[in-house]
Amino acid sequence: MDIVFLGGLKIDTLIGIYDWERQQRQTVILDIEMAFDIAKAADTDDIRYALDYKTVSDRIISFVQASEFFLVERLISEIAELILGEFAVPWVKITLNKKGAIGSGIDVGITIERGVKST
Ligand SMILES: Nc1nc2c(c(=O)[nH]1)N=C([C@H](O)[C@@H](O)CO)CN2
Repeated sequence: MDIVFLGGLKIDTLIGIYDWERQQRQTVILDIEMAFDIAKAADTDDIRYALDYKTVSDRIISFVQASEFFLVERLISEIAELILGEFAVPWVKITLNKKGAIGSGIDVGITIERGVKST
């Protein structure tokens, strides 16, 4: 299966367990890989048969900006469900980096895979 990816997607959101984190938005950085057969889009050169990464990106940005979760586990799981549920994507891999959450320049976060990745 082919992969359509979104890398370095930076989105401001309310996320975290501490009081100060409920008062100010922080930036999360998403790297997303989505399984998708690109054959028909390649053959036709027509966006209607592609997984439009702009459409996916806009949807994720609006969802994450509006969210107010405590844990990155919950946020990343909801993003995976959104992608699998709303787009023709059978498998997704997401890395969420809450950079700086435990100190300047330190990367922390989670990587998950959801769905079925066929060969
Ligand atoms: N596994 C997790 N550990 C921690 C989380 C989290 O969401 N998942 N969150 C925090 C704090 O909100 C942190 O980001 C700020 O110091 C701590 N550990």
